[in-house]
Amino acid sequence: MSQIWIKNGAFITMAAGEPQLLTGHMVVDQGVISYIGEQAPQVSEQADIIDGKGLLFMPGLVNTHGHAAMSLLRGFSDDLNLQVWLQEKMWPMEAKYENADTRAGSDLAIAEMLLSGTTTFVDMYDRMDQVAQAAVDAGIRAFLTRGVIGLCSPEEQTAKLEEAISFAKQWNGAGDGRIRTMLSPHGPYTCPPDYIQRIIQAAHDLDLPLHTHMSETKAEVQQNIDQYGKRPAAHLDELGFFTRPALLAHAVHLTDEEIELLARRGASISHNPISNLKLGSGVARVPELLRAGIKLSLGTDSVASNNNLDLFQEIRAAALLHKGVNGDPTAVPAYTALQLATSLGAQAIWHDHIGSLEAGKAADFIAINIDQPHFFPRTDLVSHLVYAANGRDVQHVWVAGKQLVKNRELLTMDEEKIRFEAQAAYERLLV
Ligand SMILES: N[C@@H](CCSC[C@H]1O[C@@H](n2cnc3c(=O)[nH]cnc32)[C@H](O)[C@@H]1O)C(=O)O
Ligand SMILES: [Zn+2]
Repeated sequence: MSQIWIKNGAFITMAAGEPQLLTGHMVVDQGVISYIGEQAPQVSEQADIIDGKGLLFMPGLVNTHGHAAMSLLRGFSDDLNLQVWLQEKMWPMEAKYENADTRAGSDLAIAEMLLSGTTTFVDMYDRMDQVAQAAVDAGIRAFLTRGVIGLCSPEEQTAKLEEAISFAKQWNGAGDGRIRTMLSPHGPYTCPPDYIQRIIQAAHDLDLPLHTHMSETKAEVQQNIDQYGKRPAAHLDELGFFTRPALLAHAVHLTDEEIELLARRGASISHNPISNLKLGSGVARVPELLRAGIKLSLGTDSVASNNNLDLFQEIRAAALLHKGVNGDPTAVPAYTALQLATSLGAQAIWHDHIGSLEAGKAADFIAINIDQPHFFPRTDLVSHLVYAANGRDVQHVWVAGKQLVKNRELLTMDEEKIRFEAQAAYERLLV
């Protein structure tokens, strides 16, 4: 793994500025991109040479919101709204989870993500040491947080927060720096204000970012108004939430004033179009968010509300959905959709060392097999990636210079065992 030479490939760099497509070479040294360009490079005799013919190389995809272990609940409960789905279906099943279930669901999710080109994922759940160990063992990059629901006794609140803090401390920087951590109240509707304030204080003490679900449904916004006399963004702002780097999942129902406030505070948003559609939550105001300069990114949310982790489908949904609801085919251009899943996604989670193919960046990249009918003719490869591709087109995957998928097979995970364990875990949960 010391040196890799990608020879004669096509590259979409996703570097800032105009779309940059080049035919040429890339060199990776010790997990970091050291060269990308048209000229053939000088490499060491031991370099691992990858023939780039028929492949399109791009940065690995960044999934900025999800709950990996919920992969065990794929197809378990569809076609319900968020409150019913959560309270009557998800939470009772999650209450039965034990460590082995969380591990089995996380492995299933990571396998699916790697095979469809995701190299970094954000995850909010509990039993997070299981998720973190699964990520370390697989070699994927992950930004992890023990989400806490505060609808419980003060003793339980404290115990959960202490668990979240010790997880965040213990795992930040693990896996040679591929694991990073943050803190998370699950949402303003599941955490009382004083609890949210304690979490914010802990984030200050540990110098960590914050992640939460916000304004996913109209009902949640109305409940916030009824309970606290204000909408969720102002509520969180008054509690001091945006004094930390903050990532908001969903942010579907926002007023102009809230968009302006979030832009001013520098908040990041994870847009989850498919989950929002499936739960009937609504459609986020993405064109307005982009115009306001908010750090926007894409997430799948969990498989239980998606029902897969193929970020190419999320890219396509983001590109199509806002054209439809706004009656404007320019609403989210193809290249913007691709940026949301790569360079902008990395920025939204403050991971400045990933998200583009440039010298000095971590070598998190994927190779797409473009010698297939749906990538012809060669009119516009950006267009093909957004409107014609899917996760099964991913041929190879590298994270930090280590190859994790080769010819669509996992190198660090035993796929057959993972499928078996996931099925067994699901059957245990049904009892
Ligand atoms: N079980 C923990 C909380 C874990 S955070 C992750 C939680 O988010 C829930 N979740 C998953 N998707 C969504 C969503 O789209 N909106 C809100 N909550 C969600 C999920 O079911 C899980 O309970 C506790 O009691 O403190
Ligand atoms: Zn979620």
